[in-house]
Amino acid sequence: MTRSDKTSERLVLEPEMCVDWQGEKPRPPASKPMGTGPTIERQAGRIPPAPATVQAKDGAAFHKRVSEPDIAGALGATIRRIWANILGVLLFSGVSNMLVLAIPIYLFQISDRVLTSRSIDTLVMLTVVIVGAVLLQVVFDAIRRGMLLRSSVDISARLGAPILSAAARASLQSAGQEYQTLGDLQQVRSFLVSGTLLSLLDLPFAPLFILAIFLVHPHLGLMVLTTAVLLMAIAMMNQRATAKSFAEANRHLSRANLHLDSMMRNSQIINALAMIPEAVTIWGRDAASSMTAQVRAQDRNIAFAGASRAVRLLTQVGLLGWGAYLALHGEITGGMVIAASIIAGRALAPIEGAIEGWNHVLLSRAAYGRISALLKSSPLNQQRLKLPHPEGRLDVERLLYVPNGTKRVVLNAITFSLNPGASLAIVGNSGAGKTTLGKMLVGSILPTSGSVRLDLMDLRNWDQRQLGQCIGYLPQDVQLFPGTIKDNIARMRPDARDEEIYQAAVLADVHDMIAKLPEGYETIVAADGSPLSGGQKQRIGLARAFFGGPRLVVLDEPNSNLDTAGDRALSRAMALAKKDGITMIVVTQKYQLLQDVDNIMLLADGQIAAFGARDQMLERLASRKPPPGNQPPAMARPPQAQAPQAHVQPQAQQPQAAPPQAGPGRQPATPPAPEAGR
Ligand SMILES: Nc1ncnc2c1ncn2[C@@H]1O[C@H](COP(=O)(O)OP(=O)(O)OP(=O)(O)O)[C@@H](O)[C@H]1O
Repeated sequence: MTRSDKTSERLVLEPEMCVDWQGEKPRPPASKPMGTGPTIERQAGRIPPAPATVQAKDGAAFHKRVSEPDIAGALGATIRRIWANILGVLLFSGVSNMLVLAIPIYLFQISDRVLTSRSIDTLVMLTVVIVGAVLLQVVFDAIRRGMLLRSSVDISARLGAPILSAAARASLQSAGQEYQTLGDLQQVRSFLVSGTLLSLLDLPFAPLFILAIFLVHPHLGLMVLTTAVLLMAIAMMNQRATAKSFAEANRHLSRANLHLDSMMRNSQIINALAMIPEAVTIWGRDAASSMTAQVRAQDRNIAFAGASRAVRLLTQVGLLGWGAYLALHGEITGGMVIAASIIAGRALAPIEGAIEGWNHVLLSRAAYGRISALLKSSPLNQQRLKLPHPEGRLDVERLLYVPNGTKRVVLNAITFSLNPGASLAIVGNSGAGKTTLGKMLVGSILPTSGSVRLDLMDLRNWDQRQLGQCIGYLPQDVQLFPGTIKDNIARMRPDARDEEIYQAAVLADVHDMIAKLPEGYETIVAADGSPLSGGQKQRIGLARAFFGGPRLVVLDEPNSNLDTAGDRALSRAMALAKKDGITMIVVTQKYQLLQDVDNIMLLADGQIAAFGARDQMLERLASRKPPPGNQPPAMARPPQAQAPQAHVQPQAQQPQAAPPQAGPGRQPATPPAPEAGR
């Protein structure tokens, strides 16, 4: 059954899905040919391959290309459409501008023809023609505004998803400020429906009006031409005087928005610790700086806009005065003077409009620049070859991580390998780099140098969508999406099948816990995770990690919120995952979990201090004596445990790798790569 996104729809549990996972029914062998995408039910032949996987001729399961936003292509296609629309608008603007001439011509005809000839017929005929022209002008003006409105909706509809996708991807290497590019889209959208753009589109017709005034009288034409040049000079000075301040205002506004985002995320802690004044002050500092810069820029803008309006009005006064003088000398008629003044107003209005809205032009240009840069540089533009479903071999080679903008070496010379189905616990003191390494193993942060390979392919070269479907990850700070439990387990995929959701829940051993909730799988989870407890959230996160038959699962402190029952369920889940051949890495500070893994890595100051098989490592860790005054052991061990005490004292600055075995054809790295089998 395929799920819909209706939350009321119940998860359907088929009778044959109710397998005794404790071993009453025979389980298939853990080792399988490459690419069979082994999940428990799929191996038993009960569930057909997930729709995102297609069978290749040799039986290997290849990933089907799922719909991906065409990032750079979307920008190009949208811009072409917008330009085509703008050309259409320009055409309507041309006709509309021509029709605007109807009123001055009407005035001219009335004063110079009708009043002198006293012909009522001429007056009626002229009025009928002019009324038609005015109505047509109004209709054309409405059409061009409607076209621009549709363009603005079009740009949002076409670029929203690509921008969000590219921003999500770009946030891998930043603090997530790329998400603000969606605000830039809003800026561009509002520019498309602004009066400023209409003024700019009217601008190409200004020379025609000036020409018409030249035809009335060259003196008047020259006056208008001089004014137009003067207004353009004012526009340029305006740009120079305001650009810096507007950019500064924008920068501060972005920072204020980032603070706002973080306030929204941390609203509970802000309230609990009575931090509202501090949080508001931090936001207010940037908001105030933004407003100060904006006021500075707007003050200058207002001054320049005032100057340009004064120049235009004075020109119209001058035209009337000088026109009257010319009329007195019989060079032109009175009607021509009035018509010339009206046409001059029409010729200069777009220049003035462009000056007034220049800030809008600058902001929109900068916003478009950011949109374009984000979309064009997005790694999502590169289509990757779809590979067979991986087996889960992990090779980590000489990882170095120095976070952007810092000189701190968080991870250094990390080299190791895991065979498919092997499990590894990463232990070490707080700040040793365990979480960072875990994130790097699932590709959620990129190394400064070195590589993480899944089935020999560097994570950066995997198709991102396919990679995500082959990987399970439980972060230290589990966050659930607003929606039902089944939506969350299914990673919010609308096409997820109930069998797959149930299967992940069983594999993570959380089905019993979910079954006890009043609404079961349909329990709605809020953005803050309520009504689930911290431990329940963690267990749902575990099921989400196991959803879809991943081949590599990284669990970061998976039992930090679990009670004894939860701990036992986690152990069972790890045992099931092991039987299923999933390569598993657990970042932990707790002793119990070490019993469920094959290998242990001790991380100290971002380097591998020791690595080896579990029992050997437990002995080795137990034999280490903490130096006087040093930190207490990093492992929290249950008092009744029989296994040797594991003191983790990462004193070694030089990695002491356990028996290194470079893989076939691979150069041993420095330090030599420990390879762990099952
Ligand atoms: N983006 C970053 N910028 C600066 N420092 C960072 C960054 N990411 C990690 N670090 C630093 O790297 C160190 C290792 O962090 P990490 O979270 O990996 O430690 P950990 O071993 O998981 O600790 P814990 O057990 O407390 O979770 C920390 O000192 C942290 O401050």
